[in-house]
Amino acid sequence: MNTTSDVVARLSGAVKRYGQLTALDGVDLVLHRGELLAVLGPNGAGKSTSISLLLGLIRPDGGRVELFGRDPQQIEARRRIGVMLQTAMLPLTLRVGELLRLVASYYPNPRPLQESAALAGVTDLLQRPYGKLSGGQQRRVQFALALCGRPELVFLDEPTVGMDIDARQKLWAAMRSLVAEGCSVVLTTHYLEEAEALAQRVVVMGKGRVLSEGTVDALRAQVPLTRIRCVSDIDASTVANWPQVASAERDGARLRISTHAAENVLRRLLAADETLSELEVQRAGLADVFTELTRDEPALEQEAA
Ligand SMILES: Nc1ncnc2c1ncn2[C@@H]1O[C@H](COP(=O)(O)OP(=O)(O)OP(=O)(O)O)[C@@H](O)[C@H]1O
Repeated sequence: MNTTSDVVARLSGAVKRYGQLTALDGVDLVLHRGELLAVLGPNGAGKSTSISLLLGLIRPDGGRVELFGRDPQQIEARRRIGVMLQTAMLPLTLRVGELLRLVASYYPNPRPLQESAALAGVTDLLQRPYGKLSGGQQRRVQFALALCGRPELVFLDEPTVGMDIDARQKLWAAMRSLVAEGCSVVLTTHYLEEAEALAQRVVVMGKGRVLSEGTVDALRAQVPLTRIRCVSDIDASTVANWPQVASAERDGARLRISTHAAENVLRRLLAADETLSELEVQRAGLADVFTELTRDEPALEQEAA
């Protein structure tokens, strides 16, 4: 059970305006020790603005921002965090090892260089100038810089953009080991399966507000639909009229059914068609919840890992 003393970062009723535009419209967000919180939402939802407030890079127009119970601009709070933002302005001529040593020197109890490099998968790159690396390699170095100070809290703003599948899987593993060490992680991502795979808790934002918040399972439970697919000759419009069927449609030889009562519908399907084959049953994923929650918002990018 989380307690108040577990809280490492908090936004309370945070408001941020840019001229006429309200980027954040009263956002409450709490991060507990040792949890990975995924912040999801369409472009412009307010994810980066929330992170910038927590980092003290910008100030709120209303509400409160706390980092380890302090103002985020205080050095005592900043020393306990690591950051990987969407853009990094790093000196291109420095070698990766030099960069790591430099950033680690800002922290009171940094990780040994080799440990940071191994965690981020950049051991082979230590002698290379940062500016000569590929985009995906640079992202891995930025991740190494975020964790090299042994921070208690790491902010990762869309960290896996531009990474190939292998690099992404390694970064997921590294995030899991950070959390296993007791580190808290705030992750923004457009990859829903990333949040599904890693997050203890998810916050869904839209138009500067928190639309929903909870565990992945709790969010899924908000859309308690099961998807059934099978090869069958049964008429889709007939199935659509069965009780507890939300929708039924034909896709070539396949029937695709959404239902709130999978067991009842399955029994009826199997009884109605003895030749039914290739049966697949799957509960709704985070993507379905998303579609429901952000219906008025621009579509989210989805990608298979
Ligand atoms: N410095 C700024 N000046 C003016 N408007 C800004 C500024 N920073 C952000 N905004 C606006 O505030 C809103 C929220 O932006 P924010 O970057 O927080 O969204 P996001 O959820 O991180 O989006 P994305 O997924 O595209 O990164 C957007 O409408 C954006 O255009």
